[in-house]
Amino acid sequence: MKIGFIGCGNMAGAIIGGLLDSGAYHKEDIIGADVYAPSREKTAKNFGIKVTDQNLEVVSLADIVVLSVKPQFVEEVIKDIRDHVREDQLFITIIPGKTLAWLNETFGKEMKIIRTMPNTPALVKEGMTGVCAGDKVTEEDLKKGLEVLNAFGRTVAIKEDLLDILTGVSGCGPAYCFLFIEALADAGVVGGLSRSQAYELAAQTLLGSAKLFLESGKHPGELKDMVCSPGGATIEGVRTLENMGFRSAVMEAVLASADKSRSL
Ligand SMILES: NC(=O)C1=CN([C@@H]2O[C@H](COP(=O)(O)OP(=O)(O)OC[C@H]3O[C@@H](n4cnc5c(N)ncnc54)[C@H](O)[C@@H]3O)[C@@H](O)[C@H]2O)C=CC1
Ligand SMILES: O=C(O)[C@@H]1CCC=N1
Repeated sequence: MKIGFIGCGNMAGAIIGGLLDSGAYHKEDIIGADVYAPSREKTAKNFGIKVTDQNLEVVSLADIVVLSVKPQFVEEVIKDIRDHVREDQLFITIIPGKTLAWLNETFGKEMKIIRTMPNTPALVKEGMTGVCAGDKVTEEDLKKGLEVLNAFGRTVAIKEDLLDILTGVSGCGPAYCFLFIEALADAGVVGGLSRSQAYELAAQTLLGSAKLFLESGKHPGELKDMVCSPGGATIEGVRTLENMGFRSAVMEAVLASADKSRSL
């Protein structure tokens, strides 16, 4: 089975990297197309896959076509390819804001489309992808699509009207996590740690905490309480974060991202 990417930027690169790293897909199984020469060169160099400047070449060769351009370019892409797509071809879109109804209307016919929202940890096979299958997608198609999507992380089935808020939480979430890593590490540097030590401490702390939460089945509040010794250091930090509106700031950020995603 051949997987084709129309648009070979950051997110397609993360997925391609994850797919190859999974061992389930090889470079001959993947083809990319991009209008921008530097994106083509970078993708070909990083992953050793074939990358063309012809979207139609991807359409003619791939069993599964991933639409991975920015929202403002997807209409022109679909208009370019729609007379050449095959009925049995499965499309996976990772583009926010473009609904299944809009996509089908732009194709001018009902297509097999799985609408998704992945995230960049796909590159290290720790992606989180929300998945919503269109009406024409059969059980068999969905199985094929999920095989691809599960190769680079976890998937969750989601109703289409919740994809925007999912985008705010997990699609955009890595950016917030990296800000948090930077902030933790910056504080460490203020206190005299070397930059590299501070990054390692911060990143492993996030990784370990996420793993502890996922594997323990405990409520995050309980896990937080386990760190906060009475009269100790952590609760002072928690008090400071609460005073500065940390949770509210995070919630506002996610809701702002979801609103923007809806409007794209
Ligand atoms: N970066 C991320 O963390 C995530 C991005 N997404 C979505 O994935 C899509 C791609 O995002 P990025 O990879 O970050 O953007 P990007 O800008 O890095 O990559 C998009 C690529 O599409 C190419 N392109 C533009 N017009 C084209 C056309 N007509 N035909 C072929 N290629 C064309 C561009 O040259 C570029 O290389 C967007 O819709 C974005 O919202 C979804 C989840 C996460
Ligand atoms: O910033 C964006 O619009 C895309 C959607 C999710 C992550 N990046």
